[in-house]
Amino acid sequence: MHRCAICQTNRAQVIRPKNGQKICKSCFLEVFELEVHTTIVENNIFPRRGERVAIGASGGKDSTVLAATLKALNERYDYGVEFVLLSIDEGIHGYRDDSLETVKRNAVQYGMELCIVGYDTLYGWTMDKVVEKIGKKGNCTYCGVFRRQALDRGAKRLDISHILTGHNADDIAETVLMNFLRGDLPRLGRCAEIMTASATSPMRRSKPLKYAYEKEIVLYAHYRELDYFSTECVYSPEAFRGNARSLLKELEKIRPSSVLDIVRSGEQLVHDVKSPSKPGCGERNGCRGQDKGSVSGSQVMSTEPATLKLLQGAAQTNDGAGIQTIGVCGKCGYMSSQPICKACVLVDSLNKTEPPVEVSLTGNMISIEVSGGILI
Ligand SMILES: Nc1ncnc2c1ncn2[C@@H]1O[C@H](COP(=O)(O)OP(=O)(O)OP(=O)(O)O)[C@@H](O)[C@H]1O
Repeated sequence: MHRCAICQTNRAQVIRPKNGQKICKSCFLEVFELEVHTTIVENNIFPRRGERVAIGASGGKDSTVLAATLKALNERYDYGVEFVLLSIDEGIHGYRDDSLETVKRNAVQYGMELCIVGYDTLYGWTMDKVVEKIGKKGNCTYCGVFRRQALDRGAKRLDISHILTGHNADDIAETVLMNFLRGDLPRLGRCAEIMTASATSPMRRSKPLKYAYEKEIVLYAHYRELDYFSTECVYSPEAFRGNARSLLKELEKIRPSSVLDIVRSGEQLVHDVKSPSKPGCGERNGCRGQDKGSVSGSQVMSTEPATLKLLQGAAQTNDGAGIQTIGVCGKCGYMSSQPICKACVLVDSLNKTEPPVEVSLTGNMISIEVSGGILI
């Protein structure tokens, strides 16, 4: 019998995907939580006692594990923080309606307030209707832009200025790979940051599971018998992310540390991009700082081909001096660095056009093409 490498007493039941260590179930649960706690403390994720913090809760494994872990840690280490579950209903029948039932149960299980915000009330469109109109291609772009703003709006409604998401190490490594393959260095650095704040929004976003392997998250959920929803979105995920995921899985097979190694590479690039003395991004290569803070890890959209032109750019700063300033969207009145926010640009495209409409997001640019012609 293999004894647990940590307690040296119990039978080892788990080979940790992260480092190959053979440990028992209770040491695994303990070490998993301890690592999340360490991430929180080292990054000062909860600087203020008494703060209300939103957990972006999709009902999936990551955000459910995040909520369960944070509840346990808040009790154990007394962060003095109140967590609220914030769910976005994208209006995807047979997917989000079912997962929201899970979140409703989680709210009761964890004793957390739950707020649900729907695309239909915010934008007048559900994702089902969007896909009906534009088809599946490019629908993730709409969903990502809408969700980002919906989370902000939901948090604002709750008078909260800090949102946590369940992005894990695999999500971040995938995003680093995608941005690397695209040559998008500014975004590459940013996607690896644990906390993001933007000049264009008072919201902070943090990823406490940033160093947690997806496999360990699944294991944690399994051992703690968490109630989560495990179906994939019916509107297939981005193809390019799928490729990055396959590549990451192959690399992980050869060398399990690859996931964290890639995350660390991304972090190093944040440092290089931020440091003026190091030409990390390379202005010399014509690479401008496009991602001044609006899109998080999994919301990085696939870039459709070059037929799409750059139409609206938050990177085209509105002060002409490279610094974004917050204004309000002329349509919806919500914060925006542009006269019309990205969500309203997309809603307008849906309201005005006949299909097919093709939309893509590159950096902070939205481009929309309708039947071969540029719409906006
Ligand atoms: N509909 C939603 N409502 C609230 N938060 C969401 C929603 N969708 C995604 N998020 C947040 O963004 C994170 C990353 O979302 P993503 O779509 O990549 O899902 P995921 O990696 O499968 O995570 P999960 O397992 O939590 O669904 C989630 O962990 C969650 O915190």
